[in-house]
Amino acid sequence: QQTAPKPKVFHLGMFEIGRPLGKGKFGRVYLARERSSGFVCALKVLHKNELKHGNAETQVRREIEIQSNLRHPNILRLFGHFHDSKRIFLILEFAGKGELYKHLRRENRFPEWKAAQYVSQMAAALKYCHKKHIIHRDIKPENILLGIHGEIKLSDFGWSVHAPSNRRSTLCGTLDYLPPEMLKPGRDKNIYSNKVDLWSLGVLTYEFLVGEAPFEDTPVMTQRKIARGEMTVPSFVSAEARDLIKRLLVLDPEKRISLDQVQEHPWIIKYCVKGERATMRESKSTGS
Ligand SMILES: Cc1cc(Cn2cc(-c3c(Cl)cnc4nc(-c5cn(C)nc5C)[nH]c34)cn2)no1
Repeated sequence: QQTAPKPKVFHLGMFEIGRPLGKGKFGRVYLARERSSGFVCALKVLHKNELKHGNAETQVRREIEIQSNLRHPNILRLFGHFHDSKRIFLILEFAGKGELYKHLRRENRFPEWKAAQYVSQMAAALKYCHKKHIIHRDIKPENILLGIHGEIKLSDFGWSVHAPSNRRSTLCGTLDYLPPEMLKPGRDKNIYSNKVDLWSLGVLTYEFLVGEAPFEDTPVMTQRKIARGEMTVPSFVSAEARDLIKRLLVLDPEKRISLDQVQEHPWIIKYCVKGERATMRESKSTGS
């Protein structure tokens, strides 16, 4: 007696819609429950005419194509999608602790142990993406959610592309996270690699620890500071954290440290790898 295969075709009537969870440029996200299974998810509702006006249809198509094929504990799942005459619906994993940037604004800045754990999980998520030749290209606190156990859930693959890429993109929103190679005009300078995510990880690490982005200024000044790699790290940031930031915010993409080196960096090891004693205790108790 075979169990019925899960339907790949979804429609709105299959869901009970709950409270709004947030809003974005082209729509809103609602808490939702799939009626037959009781499965709780987040339903992102995007309006077709707004996407058309915003030239964002390609972004949504890419978000669906890329995110639905990713399976990683630190990447928000996209389970499926459907549409009606006016709207596109994305069935997303519900992240129990919500948007990371709201936590960052509320706490102003994160303690080093918390920032290091987030950076380590981001490195794991990016390693997984890069192994599949996917560049996220829009790493920033607004695109990161937190799962029920406080774990990182990288989301919003609307700007992601398959590496290498020479896509010209009409970037909107903050310039703070843009690497120098994406700022340069001119044809050949637009060939960039997955190293762009390493630069953004450096900006993210800085913002976790300081509470503001390293090149934050007027748009013109921000671009100038990025192009020159001009930034100062406040004295309250530890020497190890400062060292990691400096090794990620390197103008030459090829000279930025790798994601493997991020995960082996002393600042990450200090806060993320269980101490020797803890590991010894664990092995004694489990006899492993
Ligand atoms: C359109 C649009 C809006 C947004 C930003 N956004 C993402 C969410 C969201 C998603 Cl996609 C998944 N799980 C979520 N869980 C929350 C949440 C949990 N708590 C306790 N509080 C909140 C809020 N939000 C989630 C909401 N808005 N991107 O595109």
